[in-house]
Amino acid sequence: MTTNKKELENEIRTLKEILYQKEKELEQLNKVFEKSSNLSPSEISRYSRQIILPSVGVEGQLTLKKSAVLIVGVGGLGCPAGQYLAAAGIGKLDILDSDEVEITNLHRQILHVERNIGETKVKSGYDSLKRLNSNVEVNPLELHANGETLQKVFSENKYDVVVDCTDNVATRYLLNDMCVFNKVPLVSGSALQLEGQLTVYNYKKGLCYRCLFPVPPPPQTVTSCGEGGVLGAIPGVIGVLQALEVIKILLDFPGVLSGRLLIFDGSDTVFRNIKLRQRNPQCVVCGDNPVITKPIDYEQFCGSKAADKVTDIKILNSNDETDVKEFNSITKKIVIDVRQEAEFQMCHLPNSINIPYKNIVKGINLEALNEILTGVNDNEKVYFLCRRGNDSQRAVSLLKEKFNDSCAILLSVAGGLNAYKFLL
Ligand SMILES: Nc1ncnc2c1ncn2[C@@H]1O[C@H](COP(=O)(O)OP(=O)(O)OP(=O)(O)O)[C@@H](O)[C@H]1O
Ligand SMILES: [Zn+2]
Repeated sequence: MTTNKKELENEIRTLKEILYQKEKELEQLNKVFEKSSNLSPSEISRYSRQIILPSVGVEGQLTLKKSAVLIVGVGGLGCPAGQYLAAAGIGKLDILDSDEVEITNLHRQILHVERNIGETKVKSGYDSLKRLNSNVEVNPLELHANGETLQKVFSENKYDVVVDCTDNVATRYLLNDMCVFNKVPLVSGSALQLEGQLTVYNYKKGLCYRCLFPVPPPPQTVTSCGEGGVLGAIPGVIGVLQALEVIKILLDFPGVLSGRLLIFDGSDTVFRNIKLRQRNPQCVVCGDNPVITKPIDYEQFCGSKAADKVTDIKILNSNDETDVKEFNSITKKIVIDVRQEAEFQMCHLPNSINIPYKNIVKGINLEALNEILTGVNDNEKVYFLCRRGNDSQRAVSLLKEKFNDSCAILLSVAGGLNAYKFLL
């Protein structure tokens, strides 16, 4: 039974790969036959509802058909942005991402569906976008964007607009600089929890990202969707607005969101516009005498990785940690789960007690914790657990300092619940 399932899964994977290759072949053939600079009757009909807008017309639609757009990040923002751009009839849409589809992506990354889990995001995005509009040339670029890879991409392609749909500061600086070097407008979006932001950089002598943020924020002040959470419809709103700004730029509309920042507060459904500063003549990249004229090491500059995936830390020595095997072998034990309340509610170990790390840091609501730590013998063990084993280390380190080592034996469970689940 298991073998049959495995065989079938492998067969489906192979067939999908063949289908993908054939579609790419067909696309190349279509390119040869469809090099017409006019709109076909079926295209006229397909885009008729936007062609009848006086500000678009046949000419505008043709402009869209001749345009090339690069979307970086095929996640929460890139999926809706890509959908509306493909549907609108952009001629060439390059989609770049290095990640694979995970189940936690599906509530917001709407180009990807259940059967795409485990596939690369660009492959899954390619399939969805081609299904939506086969006229569009979609190029999946499966790579991690850094100075080197992007220089190659920009040297081989000419883009009219770049859309920043990524989730980390290092990549934002990278995309900004590449767009300044190549004189391409950058439509930048972000979304977290119930709030989203949007603006356009490097457009018609407008400011760039570095004019606004000459120095990166301290890494510890940046929250990711994985940590802070996000309601799926929020990146949906911002991604669609990014597509709108791209179309406005391509069609040379007057109201492009340059020099302004749009802030969307989803909890009250309020849109606000904040006026931004003008281009800074002293800006190191877009100023009158730029000092940066080629990509730098953005991870070093920002002090953080060009990805928002949480990396494992190691701040305790091995005496203060226990591995999940040993942890599991002890039947009667005190377990403090330091994840946030909502994460604890989603799942937790029986008899574990939830005392969020953020409360330990702030020193609030710690009555239960103090009671436990002062009520047990000095040689008794108290286990601290979290999702990955990072916050549990931080909690143990903080509490050891606070109690000056004169309480129970505090142990962090290495690898956290992520590692524990592999024992089951
Ligand atoms: N330097 C980069 N090169 C390529 N892709 C990038 C880079 N930086 C970010 N991305 C991509 O941008 C996308 C951002 O989307 P989003 O934050 O919605 O997804 P996610 O990282 O999968 O989500 P989660 O934070 O829930 O794991 C991701 O798919 C990520 O792989
Ligand atoms: Zn600048």
